Amino acid sequence: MGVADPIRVVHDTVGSKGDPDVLDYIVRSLEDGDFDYGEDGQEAIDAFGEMLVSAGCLPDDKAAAEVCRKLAKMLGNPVRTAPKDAFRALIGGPVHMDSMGKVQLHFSESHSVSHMIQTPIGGPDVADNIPGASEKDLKKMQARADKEERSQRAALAAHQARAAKASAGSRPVIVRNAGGGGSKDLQLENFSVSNGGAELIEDASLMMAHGRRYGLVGRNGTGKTTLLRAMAAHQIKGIPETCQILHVEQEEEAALVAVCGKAGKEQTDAAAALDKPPGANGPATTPAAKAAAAKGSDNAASVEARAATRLTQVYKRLQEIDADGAQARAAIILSGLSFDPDMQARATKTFSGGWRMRVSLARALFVQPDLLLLDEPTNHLDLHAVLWLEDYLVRWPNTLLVVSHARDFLNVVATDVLHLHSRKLTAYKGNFDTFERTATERLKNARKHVESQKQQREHMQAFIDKFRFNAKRASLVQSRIKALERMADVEEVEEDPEYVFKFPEPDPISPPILGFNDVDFNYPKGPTLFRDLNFGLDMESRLAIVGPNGIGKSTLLGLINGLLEPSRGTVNRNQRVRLATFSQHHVEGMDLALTPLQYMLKVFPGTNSQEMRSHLGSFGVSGSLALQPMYSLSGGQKSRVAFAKVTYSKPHILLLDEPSNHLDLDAVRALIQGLNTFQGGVLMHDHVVESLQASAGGFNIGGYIHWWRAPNAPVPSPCNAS
Ligand SMILES: Nc1ncnc2c1ncn2[C@@H]1O[C@H](COP(=O)(O)OP(=O)(O)OP(=O)(O)O)[C@@H](O)[C@H]1O
Ligand SMILES: Nc1ncnc2c1ncn2[C@@H]1O[C@H](COP(=O)(O)OP(=O)(O)OP(=O)(O)O)[C@@H](O)[C@H]1O
Repeated sequence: MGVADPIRVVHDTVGSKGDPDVLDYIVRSLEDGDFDYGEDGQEAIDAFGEMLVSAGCLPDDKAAAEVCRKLAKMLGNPVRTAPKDAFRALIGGPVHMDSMGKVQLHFSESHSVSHMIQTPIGGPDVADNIPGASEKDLKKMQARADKEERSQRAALAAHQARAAKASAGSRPVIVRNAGGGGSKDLQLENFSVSNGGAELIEDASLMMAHGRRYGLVGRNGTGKTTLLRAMAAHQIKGIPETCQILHVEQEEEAALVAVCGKAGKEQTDAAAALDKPPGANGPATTPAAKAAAAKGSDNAASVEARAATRLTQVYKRLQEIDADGAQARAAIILSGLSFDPDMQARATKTFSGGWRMRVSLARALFVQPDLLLLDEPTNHLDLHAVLWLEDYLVRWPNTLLVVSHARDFLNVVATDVLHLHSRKLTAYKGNFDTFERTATERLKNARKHVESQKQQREHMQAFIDKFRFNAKRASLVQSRIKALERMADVEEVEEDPEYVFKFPEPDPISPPILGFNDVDFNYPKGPTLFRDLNFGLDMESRLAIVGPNGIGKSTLLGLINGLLEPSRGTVNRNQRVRLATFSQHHVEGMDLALTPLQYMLKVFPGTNSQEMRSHLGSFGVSGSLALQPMYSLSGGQKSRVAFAKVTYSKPHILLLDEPSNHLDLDAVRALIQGLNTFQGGVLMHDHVVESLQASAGGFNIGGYIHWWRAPNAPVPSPCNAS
């Protein structure tokens, strides 16, 4: 009798709803042959149960346990599969390991391939310390590392499935709340929020008054996004089911239809009907009507009558839903967010990440939910769009909760600020500046209070110690002891750790570094983006690009780093120069299943995990954060990993495209300080560059692209981009 085939058994047992990545992971785990199912399948339940439920393959833990037991029964005796090709080839081949935890497995001559062992999660140091490991040990480690990586990929798939499910659950229902009566204020009481075992908010209470606009602020990774997700999923007690909530998400429909939703679709139907007016009001134009008319049959009359009825229905429905108004309102929102008429008709999937976010934002504004949740909406927006959004939100009729690190935006939009700090949520009336003043004052008072109580305690204790054995003072000592006992414990002020962004010092290099000479550029069949562009970059450069979306900022970075060639003129680059680009959409290039440490070791093979941990630490990715899968990191935490990546090669010139997106205000300050002490050149595009320059130097304006440089640096050739 043949051995049961794990692929078939797993697919048959789990059923058709299985996420392919999760199923693949389970099959591969079972194919390894040494999988221990445990008594009554318990090990299988522990290994796969939660994953099957969270990925939406099975409805609950009970069903998952049943499936795992079935798998144990059907595949329980060790499944023997043929060894994988790589292992077949390995037998007898020499093995060596470098000092960095990277193992080169040299296969037999005919299979001269090298394979890298991924450092296992949480245990990179183990891999560093095995220079004397036997071939068998290495084989085992290889198997374990492979298994670990599969498990990480399955965890990522499960996470993505959960996120998709949560976001589907928060889709808007374009029907106003039935009944309408009752207060629309939200009273959220005694709620806690955690994520992946990390307690982010403890025992918070919050009153959100209808019509107020709350800015949610706090350091990166404190749990702001997690709170928004929990609210959107109605997981926080105190949000009634009837409360319509919407948070920004990505869509893949045409932009205008995505914004208009049902109203837009019905109008499209009407437009189609109008293009083909039915016979009752004019000549038959549809092929069926024409054919029927030509025949003069009864059919023609019935086709036209049906079309006329349909058109009347569509018009009636359009009046009911005010589709003209809907379309016009959608167009206003889209053009406010800088979508030109061509872009308004394009499918959302053809937009880049930043623009897709705008489609979601536009849709949220259009739907006008009772509670609108926005997560860093100004990222990727140019100044014009930010100003428009501020203006729109100031007139927002319902309740708004917006996470943002943008001070100016919050000053205009927020009527209240919620501060998430030390797992506590504190509400402040007023805008960001008022919050900052009040919070700084409160912090100062809290520190003073802790200090004065500490001194009081020390004082009393000193008195007690001094006169403990003095009979004359016995009653005084007793009363001090009692007073000391009665003194309430004052909570220590939890200070935020200092952030430091440390950019490594580049190797010396002789000028010239990089020069643009009479450069023109246009994409094939596109307009000229630059004409006669002349400027240079050197180790002292501190340049900023400011300009509206689509003016050509990313294109310019492409010309500098050599990804694009000028249409005319030359770009001269020093052969030895190392350029590093921090991209606006850096997350798109990351392997989110890996931990920051694994990712860095993979991008820079041959490096040592200790050294890499220290480099990650220069950007605040330290401790357990470096060993957490990257999909579980917050936006700001992922940005720091991206900074660590682009700076590891000690670049001479940093090209930074919107580096402050996602970073909290303290981190932005640390970034600017880091850049000021950086020994190489910097070219930066950031929509908050005006506020950044306050801490970083002067500012020169010149046309569409404004060049900004540090006070003592030589002035660059004038930029005459048009
Ligand atoms: N599996 C896990 N183990 C440990 N911590 C986790 C896990 N999953 C998520 N976290 C932590 O939960 C927090 C979630 O952060 P969240 O995205 O809500 O923060 P945020 O305040 O929105 O940050 P940002 O300002 O950077 O956007 C992060 O600190 C993250 O590291
Ligand atoms: N590969 C391409 N082919 C043709 N046109 C392109 C290409 N890439 C960009 N463009 C167009 O060139 C112009 C400049 O684009 P670029 O991405 O450089 O602008 P940007 O100023 O960086 O925009 P944003 O502020 O949105 O990042 C835009 O009109 C864009 O649509």
